[in-house]
Parts: sequence; structure tokens; C-alpha cells
Amino acid sequence: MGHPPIKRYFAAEQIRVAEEATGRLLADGVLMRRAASGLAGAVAAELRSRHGAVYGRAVTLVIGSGDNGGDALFAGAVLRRRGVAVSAVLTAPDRAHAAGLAAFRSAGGRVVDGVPDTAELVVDGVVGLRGTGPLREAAAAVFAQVRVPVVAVDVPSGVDADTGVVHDPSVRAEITVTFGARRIAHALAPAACGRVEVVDIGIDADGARVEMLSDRDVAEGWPLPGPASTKYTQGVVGVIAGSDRYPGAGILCSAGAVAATSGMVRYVGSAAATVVDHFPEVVVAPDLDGAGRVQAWVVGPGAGTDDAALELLRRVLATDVPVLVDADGLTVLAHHPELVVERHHPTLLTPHDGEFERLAGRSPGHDRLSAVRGLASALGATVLLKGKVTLVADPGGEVLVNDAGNSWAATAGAGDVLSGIAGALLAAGLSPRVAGAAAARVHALAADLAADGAPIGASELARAVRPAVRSLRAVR
Ligand SMILES: NC(=O)C1=CN([C@@H]2O[C@H](COP(=O)(O)OP(=O)(O)OC[C@H]3O[C@@H](n4cnc5c(N)ncnc54)[C@H](OP(=O)(O)O)[C@@H]3O)[C@@H](O)[C@H]2O)[C@@H](O)CC1
Ligand SMILES: [K+]
Repeated sequence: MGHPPIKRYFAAEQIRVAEEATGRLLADGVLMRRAASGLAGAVAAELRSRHGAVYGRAVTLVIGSGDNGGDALFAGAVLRRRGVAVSAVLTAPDRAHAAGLAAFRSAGGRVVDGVPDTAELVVDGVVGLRGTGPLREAAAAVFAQVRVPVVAVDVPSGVDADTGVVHDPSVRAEITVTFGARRIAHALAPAACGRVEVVDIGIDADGARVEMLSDRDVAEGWPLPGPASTKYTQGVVGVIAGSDRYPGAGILCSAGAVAATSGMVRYVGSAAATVVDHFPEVVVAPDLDGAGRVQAWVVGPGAGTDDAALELLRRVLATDVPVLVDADGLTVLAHHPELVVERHHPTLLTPHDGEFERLAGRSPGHDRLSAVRGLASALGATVLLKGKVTLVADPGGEVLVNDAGNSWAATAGAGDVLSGIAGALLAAGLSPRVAGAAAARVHALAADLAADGAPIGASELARAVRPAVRSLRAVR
């Protein structure tokens, strides 16, 4: 099998431009016919996998006022001709796609008032790229009764294509069938979209600014020692975390760093003795003056927010190596943003929502993509906004997304492990955006492997970092 390429996600406007560029060369309606035939194929495949057959099964379309409904109606006509009992609920009867409705009717499709009890699958053709806000009343009333799997056309209705904001109410789909290229919502709202299938309709979208690394990308970019490697070529990361009162953060952050690469970890801080007890391979120093050279710093987890912490942060950010600031470091930074704004070397900030609010002066809200881009641009630093879906934005607006796919990492100390992993990757020379996204992927996978169905603490997560890297490398 070939290398699955990095996944790219496009804004509605970029899709429209691509469609227009191709559409001009084609007869009217060709793109919609292609979309509909791909959609019908996906629905048929789903019927076959669930019920062993296509012929004789029952599908209901829910149709809105635009081309999204047109796609569904033309697909319904195709399915009808394959022996599926297809019915359609029109949520805006006067504005349903005229040609689609005519094709649907002439293939024997029935228009009904509500989803019949016999329906085995529902197709959501209410609204697509032009959708705004939650499902409107008529469609919301229909979907409130739906108890069978939903195949969404393009995007689940009520989910904003460009921001991934999941409005209430909105459709929750088992499968989303999209056309030509992925939409941003598919990366940001994975739970609402379910499995995403892309139908080739012969368009070429360009200039994606939201991307997701494949497992293979992460594995291939992961620093591994080669024949000419030394601990220095693999990167020396300095960890400034924890305190004698809270040594745990220093241990967990060091654990992430030690496990992530074969380079070297230095630790600076008052938890030095405890850290070295846990990891004899860590070279410790009580303060920055005795620390020795590093290729990247991680500063902040459990490190306090007092004047000494500020002074330490100021000195670290004044170096010319990449710096990751997390946790307490972010709280300090919220009062002194100039320390980052005026810095011209790679910088990665890794806030959770509360720390984001301290830094940005407002919570990320529902539109997390705009929020993280805004903060990265304002501070001139890469920002990793933690969550089940983690977003890593560069100041220029380029974003890498990671869908954890599980919530096992929602446990105390897990963030310290993440910053250790990402710091080690920075020390190995990865850019802040890729280091953040790759660390988030391995962290989520480690949480899943460690949990294996039962809750874990962060120490267990840290122990699973190596198995996680190994399992990514096994992906072919
Ligand atoms: N272009 C192409 O070449 C191809 C396009 N393709 C397909 O076209 C789709 C885009 O179609 P589109 O542009 O007709 O808009 P669409 O999303 O159907 O919305 C229609 C209207 O719905 C309304 N509305 C808004 N929000 C709403 C809500 N929350 N709940 C309910 N209603 C809501 C709003 O009208 P309003 O009522 O506000 O006047 C809006 O104008 C695209 O997603 C893909 O499926 C494919 O065939 C491939 C080729
Ligand atoms: K839809």
C-alpha cells in the first residue's frame, strides 16, 4: 500500500473556487451527478454491510432547499433503480431542488411527511456548504425522531463547514460522504461526522491551511537514532518543571521527554533529586546557571508563578533555542506577553482552555479554530490548544489537527507528559507545529494503549509512550 498522504481540509470558499474552475469545462449538473452517484454508492455499500443486500432495503432522504438536497435526491433516484424503497421528507417543500426532485419522482421515489418506521438508513441532505446555525425547526423535528444510522451529505446539517462548530440541534452522522476534498468540519467535528468518505468528482482544491498528519507521517518524522547519531544529534532537551512541593510535574515531564527520543534530558529545578531517583539518565542541576547546553527548553509545569518563576521564564525565552511554555509558565506569561511577542525563535505554547483564557482574555468558545489562530497571530508563537481534538496553529494561520479519538488522557499530569514529549521533538529539530501535532498523536495513542478500557494515571500514560511510537512505526 502506498503512503497515505497528509490529510488536507478546505474551507467552503476554496471548494467553490475548485468547483467553478472545473465546472466551467463541464455541462451543467455534471458535478452534481458525479456527487450523487458517489453518494448512492456509499449508501448502497452501507446497506450491504449492515443488511447483506441493497435490493429491498429502505432508505429515507431528508431534503432542504439547496444543492445539498439535490445531491441526495439524485442519489435517491439511483438507489430506487437498484431496488431500494426510497422516500423523501421535504423540509422546505417549495424550494427543494427541482431537477433532483423530478428525477427522484420519475424513478419511483415517494415524498412522505415523516421518516417511516421501516427506514433502515436516513440520508441527511438538509444543508451543506451554505449552512449556518443550528438545524431549523422543520428539519430538527424530523431528526428528533430518527433512531437509525444517518449518512450525511457533505457535512452533517447544523455543523458549520468552515469552523466545525456543532450547533444544537444538529445531525450526528455515522458516515459523511463528501465531494472532491475534505471540509474543515471533518477534522474539527469528528464525532458529528463519523467516518468520512471522499467521492472523487474531478475537482482539485488547493491551498489547504488545515491539515492532519497521517500515522505514517508521524512515524516517518519521528526522530530515531541512525548509524551516525549521538545523543546530541537526537537532541538535548532541558526541562524546567515541578518544585520540591510538587515534584510530580518534573517527574512526568521528564518521563515524556526520556521516552520520546534517544537524546538527552537535562532537568533544572528543586525536584532534581526526585527526578534522578526516577530517571538516572536525566542530568540534573539546581538552577539555570549550572544547566549546560540544550537544544530546546520546556518550561512551566508545576514550576510556580512567583517572581522567581518569572525571572526563569524571562531568561529561558531570551535564549535562541526553541522553547515550549506550559501550565504555570503560561499563567506567568499571561501577565507578560511581551516575553513571547518580542521573541524571534521557535516558541510553542500548550494551553488547555483555562490557560488559553488567561492568555487571550477570553475562552476559546465554540469556534476553536478561529480562537487558536487569533492567539497564535497575536503572540507571534505557535499555539497548541489541548482537547479531544487538539489544534496546533502557527502565527500565519497554518493549523495541524489531531483527533485523539479517546478521552483517557483527561487525567491529572497528562499534560506534563505531553510537554515533555513535544519538548524532546523540538530539541530534535522538528518545527513547533509538527512537534506539537506529532506529540499529541503519540500521547493520545499512548493513553489508549495504557488504558485498554480502564482509567489510567499519567504515569501509566508515560510508560506507554514507547509502545505508542512502536505501533505507529508498524503502520504500513
Ligand atoms: N457547487 C457545486 O458544483 C457542487 C455542490 N455540491 C453540493 O452543493 C452543496 C451546496 O449547495 P448550496 O450552495 O445550494 O447550499 P446548501 O448548503 O444546500 O444550502 C442551501 C440553503 O439552505 C438554507 N440553510 C442555511 N442554513 C440552514 C440550516 N441550518 N438549516 C436549514 N436550512 C439552512 C440556506 O437558504 P436560506 O433558507 O437561508 O435562504 C441555504 O442557502 C454542497 O454542500 C454539496 O452537497 C455537490 O453537488 C458537488 C458540486
Ligand atoms: K447535509
